[in-house]
Amino acid sequence: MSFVAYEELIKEGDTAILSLGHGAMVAVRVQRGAQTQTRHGVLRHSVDLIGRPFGSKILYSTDIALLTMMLELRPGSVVCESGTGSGSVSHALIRTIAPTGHLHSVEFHQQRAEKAREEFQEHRVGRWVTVRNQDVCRSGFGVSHVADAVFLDIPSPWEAVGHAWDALKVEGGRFCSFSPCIEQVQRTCQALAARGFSELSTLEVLPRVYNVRTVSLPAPDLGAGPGPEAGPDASPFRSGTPMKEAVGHTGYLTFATKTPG
Ligand SMILES: C[S@@+](CC[C@H](N)C(=O)[O-])C[C@H]1O[C@@H](n2cnc3c(N)ncnc32)[C@H](O)[C@@H]1O
Repeated sequence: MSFVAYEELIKEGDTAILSLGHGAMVAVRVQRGAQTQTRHGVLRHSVDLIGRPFGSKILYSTDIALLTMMLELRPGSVVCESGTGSGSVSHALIRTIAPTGHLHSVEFHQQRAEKAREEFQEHRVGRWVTVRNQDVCRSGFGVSHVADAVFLDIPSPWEAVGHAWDALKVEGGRFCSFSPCIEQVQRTCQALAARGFSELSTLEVLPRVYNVRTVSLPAPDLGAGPGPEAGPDASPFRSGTPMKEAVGHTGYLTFATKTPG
């Protein structure tokens, strides 16, 4: 990596700055197969960093866990997603829907689509995923009425809501869109309601971490002489207090249901 030239995508050997919250930044040397532990969870360089644009926000496993549950995914589910990006969410989706389901993943950036295809083969999950290199807002997912669920992680999800409806099974299915800004959420909800989706809800995952420790407090001196619990023998106890710093906002997850009608 040259520190005077600009590059769009993170690659092996680069130095990436991880912004972990207010005042918490870490420089890491990006290496295929390496992992970096953060207080928000582990970052796998091959999946979470390499191939992603500098400035990306990482979708944490807590968000992925929520969307997997709320999309009601299980082995055998057929899912449509866009964009593929680094393939991080795709890997999680594939692990859930294998061995009988399928993922249709759409990415309009040619190099990213090719890289994702290569990595799916390398990680031996290629049989469960079809990557299409096209604009989901203009051309949709390349399939109609096959999906149990649709997941959008693109800047203008409202432009793909109609295609999401068409990709979902005639008998219905679930929709989710990930957006960092509330204005994107508002536009997406308007498009969802206009297209006939129901059960709209937007969730934000903010895990609360507790600091658990054993404490031993001195008995209070109330001036009435030693009480039954006073003195150095007061037994220690476990205390849990919320950490002062909360985990930062990654984005809003907007869910909706297509119901046959
Ligand atoms: C935030 S990233 C997706 C991250 C992905 N969920 C992951 O796990 O890495 C957004 C991706 O969507 C792609 N994208 C944006 N607009 C698109 C569109 N209209 N059609 C297809 N892909 C699009 C971008 O090229 C980019 O790779």
